[in-house]
Amino acid sequence: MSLLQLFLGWLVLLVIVLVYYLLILPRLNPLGRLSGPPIRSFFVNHLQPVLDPARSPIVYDHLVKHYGRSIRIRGVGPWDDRLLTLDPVSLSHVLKNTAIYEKPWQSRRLITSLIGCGMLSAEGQMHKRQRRVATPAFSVQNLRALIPLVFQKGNELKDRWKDIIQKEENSGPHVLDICHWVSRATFDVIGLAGFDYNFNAIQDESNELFLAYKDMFEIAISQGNLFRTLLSIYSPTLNQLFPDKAVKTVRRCQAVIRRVAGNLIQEKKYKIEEGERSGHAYTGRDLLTLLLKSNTAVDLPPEQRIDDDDILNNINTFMFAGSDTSSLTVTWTLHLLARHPELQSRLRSELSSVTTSSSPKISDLTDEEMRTMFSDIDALPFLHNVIRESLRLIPPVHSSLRVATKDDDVPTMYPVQWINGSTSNTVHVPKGSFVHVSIEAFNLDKDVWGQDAWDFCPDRWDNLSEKVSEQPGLFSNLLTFSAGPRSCIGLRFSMIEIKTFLFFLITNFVFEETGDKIIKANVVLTRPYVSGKYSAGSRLPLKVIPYVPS
Ligand code: HEM
Repeated sequence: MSLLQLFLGWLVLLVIVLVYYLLILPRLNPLGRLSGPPIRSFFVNHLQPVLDPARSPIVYDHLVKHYGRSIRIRGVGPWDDRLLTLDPVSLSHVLKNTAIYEKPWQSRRLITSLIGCGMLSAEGQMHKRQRRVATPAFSVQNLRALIPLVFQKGNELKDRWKDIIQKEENSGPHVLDICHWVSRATFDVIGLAGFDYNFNAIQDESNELFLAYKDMFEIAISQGNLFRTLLSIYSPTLNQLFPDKAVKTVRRCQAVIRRVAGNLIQEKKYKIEEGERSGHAYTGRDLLTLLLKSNTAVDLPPEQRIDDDDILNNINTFMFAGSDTSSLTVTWTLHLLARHPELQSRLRSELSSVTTSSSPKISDLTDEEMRTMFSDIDALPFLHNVIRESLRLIPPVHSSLRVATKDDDVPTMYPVQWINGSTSNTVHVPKGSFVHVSIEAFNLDKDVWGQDAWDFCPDRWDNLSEKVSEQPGLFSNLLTFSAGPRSCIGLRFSMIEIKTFLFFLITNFVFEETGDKIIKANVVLTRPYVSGKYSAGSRLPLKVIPYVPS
């Protein structure tokens, strides 16, 4: 066969593929007949408006009013008409049926290329095995054991800020980038809680392992070259043959993580085995120790165990999924409280009612005294309302995506509108179609939460409508932590962290706005940026004034 014939053969194949994806597939997809926003050109896609938290509440409000709660939106091309659903019954169906609805391989491949195939990206039996082994580590009892270290870090952050403010020459209020500082502190917490390793990031940011994780996660959120990222998802050999700067950075970071964290795993395994041999069981309470113990438990059949690589991938996953999510919640909550000084004072009064019987100095408390103190903090009703409201209004994970692995009829609570004017009670989702799960839109739905759904009103939680209690969700009828078998495993962990940090920060400082306009952007998570200064990265400057009780 001549080169010309080969070329012509490829050309014909390309034309057939293009005709199929651009002309035939869109006509075969029943979702194309579902009502939804207009498709004015061949290249239109609706992803930008539905994914941008600066616009999405208004966009969703408009979509529901015009097209109902089961809506067709256009994804990356004419072959990608997808279902966007704000129907509670449909959402529950999609999130619970993990045998049909999986995370798309494209996003799983991207996550796996960074942190390995841990719980966030694994599917099927592999996911079930990993989740089963990790679940005991997140039990109430085990998390209680971690409270002292969270206290230690909350206290350290407070002391560090006091130091910085004291050393500052000028007498005016000190401005701190809350986003950056709280992120350093939550990294420290997850390092200690995750594998008993102190990054010491509150003090300085020079630790080798800390920098490896930070640099690698930075690549994940830097949004670099979108075209190159897409190309490498579909053709991973591109990165192997022609690594760019980002790929080289990831490789360097992964090498550090494998060496340092890999050694930590071997050390822990040795300590556990040594404890068993000597009859003095090793009592480490970090997630790594608990994972290793649960993985070797006698009642766990050998085929359900995970190997050392999976253990490391899951520690990476806890670092990735568990640090910025919690720190952004604390950051956004402080932002909301700075905008509502009266609510901030009310919260401070409530938090100040928590005292210890023995010493006023946290560092002098015993572990058990800290746990008792946390139980008191945990029981405070207004604090709980403030956190629920902040997690409702600005969920760190803006949305998620699922793909149907077989044809399915999705049930609905509200009638589905079709472009020919008919209605139905189900939506047929063909195999291979995406379902867009908008966490934020679900949390901000005015039909459910009332006309003030977009406002920060912690008191709403004392008087919820019946509609709210009909909603699915792992936590307080919110989708913030998702729902079903793939919901967040770290919910309780993050609550301990968020409540403890707010306790230390609100009882010691007053937070005020600087006058900068803060905007939300969806960069893997919903992050704050100073308007007009996007290139400076995610920041949330606030005036931080030491609080002196009167
Ligand atoms: C405010 C804090 C947090 C929020 C809002 C949050 C939210 C979420 C959401 C929405 C998901 C589902 C993602 C999806 O389906 O695409 C998820 C999954 C997950 N989260 Fe969290 N998360 C938080 C904190 C944490 C913490 C502290 C940890 C670990 C220490 C953690 C570990 C995980 C893991 C491992 C998964 C995957 C679970 C699975 O697929 O089985 N998260 N989280």
